[in-house]
Amino acid sequence: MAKKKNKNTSAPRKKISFSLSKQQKILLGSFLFLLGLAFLFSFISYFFTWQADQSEIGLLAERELQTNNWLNKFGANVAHFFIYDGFGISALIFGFLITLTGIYYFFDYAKKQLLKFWFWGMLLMLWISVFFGFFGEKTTLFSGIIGYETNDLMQDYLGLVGAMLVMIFILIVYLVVRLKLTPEMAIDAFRSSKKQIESEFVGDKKEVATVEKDTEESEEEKEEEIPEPYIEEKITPPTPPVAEKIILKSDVEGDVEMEVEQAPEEEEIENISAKLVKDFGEFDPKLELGNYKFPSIELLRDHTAGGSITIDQEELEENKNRIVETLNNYKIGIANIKATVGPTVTLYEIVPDAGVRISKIKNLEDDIALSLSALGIRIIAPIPGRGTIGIEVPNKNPRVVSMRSVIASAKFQNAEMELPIAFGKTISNETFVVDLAKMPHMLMAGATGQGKSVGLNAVLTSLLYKKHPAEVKFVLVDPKKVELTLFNKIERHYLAKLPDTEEAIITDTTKVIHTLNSLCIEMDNRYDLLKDAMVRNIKEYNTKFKNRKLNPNDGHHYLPYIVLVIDEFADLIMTAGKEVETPIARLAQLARAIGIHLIIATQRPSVNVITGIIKANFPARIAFRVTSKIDSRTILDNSGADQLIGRGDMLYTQGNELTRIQCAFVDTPEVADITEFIGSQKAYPDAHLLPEYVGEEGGTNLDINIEERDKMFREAAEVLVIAQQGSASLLQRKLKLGYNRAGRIIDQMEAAGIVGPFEGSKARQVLVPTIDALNQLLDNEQNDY
Ligand SMILES: Nc1ncnc2c1ncn2[C@@H]1O[C@H](COP(=O)(O)OP(=O)(O)OP(=O)(O)O)[C@@H](O)[C@H]1O
Repeated sequence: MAKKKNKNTSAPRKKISFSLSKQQKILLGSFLFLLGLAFLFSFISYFFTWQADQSEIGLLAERELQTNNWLNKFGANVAHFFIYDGFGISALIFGFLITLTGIYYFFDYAKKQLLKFWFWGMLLMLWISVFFGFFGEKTTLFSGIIGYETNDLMQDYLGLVGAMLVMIFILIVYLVVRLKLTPEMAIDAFRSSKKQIESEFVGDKKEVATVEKDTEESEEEKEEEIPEPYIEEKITPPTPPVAEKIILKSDVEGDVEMEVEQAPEEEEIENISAKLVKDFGEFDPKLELGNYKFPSIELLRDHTAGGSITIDQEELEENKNRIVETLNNYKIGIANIKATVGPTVTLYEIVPDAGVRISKIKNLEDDIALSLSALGIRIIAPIPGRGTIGIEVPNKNPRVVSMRSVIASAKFQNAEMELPIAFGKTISNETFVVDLAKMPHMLMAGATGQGKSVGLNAVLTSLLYKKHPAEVKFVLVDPKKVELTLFNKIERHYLAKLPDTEEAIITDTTKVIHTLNSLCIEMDNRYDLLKDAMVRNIKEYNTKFKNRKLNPNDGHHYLPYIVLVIDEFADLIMTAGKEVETPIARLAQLARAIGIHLIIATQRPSVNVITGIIKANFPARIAFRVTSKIDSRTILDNSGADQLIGRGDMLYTQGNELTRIQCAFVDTPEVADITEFIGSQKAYPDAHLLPEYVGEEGGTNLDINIEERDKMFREAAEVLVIAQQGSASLLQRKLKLGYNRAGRIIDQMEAAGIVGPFEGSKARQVLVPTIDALNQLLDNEQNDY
């Protein structure tokens, strides 16, 4: 089956391109379509009217003259030309081809098929016309002059029998090449119709079975019964498509011939995947936990004590008066003032009198704040995108924003994002939802007790409410061993861990280093998969995988997003320094396309924790309240975080603009309920396993005996030398080896001097440049041994 399919379609396509615009193609298409119809109408009516119109042929100049053809003089003359002077009845094929060409241009179909239609159509036309020629002059209307004369010519040279043999040969060519008939098919068709007749008479079921064996369709049916949607031979074309070469010769003397290589089209895989999708539906990564239920909104509580925001008119009035007064003291007139009441702060938007310089207000920021004498006043002069000045004043009775309200918001529920996070509400009371996949990494800092842990929980809760366990995995690092412990319950649903470890939540530094390096390996593996699949990012990769265009037998699999959360980053960087900084920076730099996202949180926002290299790679930053302007600048490159009021009041930036947000509040019992709800459902057998990482202590024994080498040693060496990449994961994929065996072979190769030493998360260097050099090296080794 598979073979046959390939034969049909593996022929490379030549692209024939007329550079017509879409509009021109539509116009040309319509014209040809109508012209074709005109021809067909003329031809058909000619058969009824030719006798009556005979004497009017050729008299086009006489305007008054009427003919009986449906298309009058035009029809009569054209039909006479094509039918009588041309090909007889088969001229209808010509009309049909013109119509078809019109349709092809109108819809802009691939023209290669059309060329085939023309070739075979013209041949058929000629054949029919010559065929009617056999019947002599009486049938000139059917054969046309061309058919008659060609026949005559053939008979003059070959005689009647010779001419008939030529005609039969052409007919066979048509049936075999165009209609792809084979003698077996003819015999099969004959047999099956015979058997069918027999079985109809005898009613013997057995015989039906034999018939099924013989016929082609039944083979197809049998194949469809196989439940495995990925069948090796189905998805992998057995012969790689060969590039087609066309040699362009030039008439210019002395000019060089140019070889034009046309890449073959890979349509076959598309067809097979389309068939697989048709037969089995798209691949559903959620199938394994098909009955998984997302936590319901009822698990979250409503923390808003006082219901919706109550606007305290008195407070508003009071603040307004103080602002106007203060500014007046500094001789700043106000043209207009507008208040927006948010959950924790109210924004007073001021339009100063004409002529007041904004920089003047900016300079007076501290004095104004002092005069208003409230904690947490932030002046935004000017508000970006508007010509106004903003003064944020904390509300006397701040309102808690419940996680429940942001999760239930339409903005979050309808968010078409890869990793949506509902952080809380902005100052204008809008739910603030961002896509972690777009950030792509986040740094969260703030002094202790200002809402960082709640913020992390809000992030994780958002993802739990929106993403199926198959779609996202968390790697949780929690040196304090308290904050994230609750997530242990969802280990087998949502967490990822190193193989051979008990706890998924990582609390000790060595394990963090191993995990980070393992994530780097995972990243490299994913990049290899993306390269193999010829896609640019995880989204395209997963779409292709779902459409069954990637074969799992080649190592492809659905890639869940991985979110690495590190709480108390400061502790980690203090104890492990470069050992964590380097892999984190590497991941942060490269991991966005392959769906690994980092969130690091720290309560010590100092420059030796949030180093330049970390900062440069974490564009999305969140600052909770900090104690000094310097800390604020360390986190945000801007002051402002020192003026926040705490309890989840935060500033978010993903580049330039700062957005003030009241972080949604989710309490520990709520997180416990959610994780309990998820944890009690059917889970995967284990947490998602990350690639094994062998630390440097697992080093190499360089005196490995040649006799003790792995059986696949030579093959493996060839793979690495060809790829010029010393990676164990490459061996795993290419040779379908386990991790440990691939690692051992690599060690043996290091001993043999084929690859260089271990270089952390980077692939080892391959020291042998070519296969010839490798063969030489291994042969010499044998001789020495
Ligand atoms: N978004 C919020 N809304 C209302 N109250 C909050 C919010 N976030 C935090 N709080 C209050 O602040 C307290 C401390 O918050 P949280 O535990 O998140 O601080 P933290 O910054 O993680 O502290 P630490 O660094 O010591 O762990 C909470 O118990 C809660 O009462």
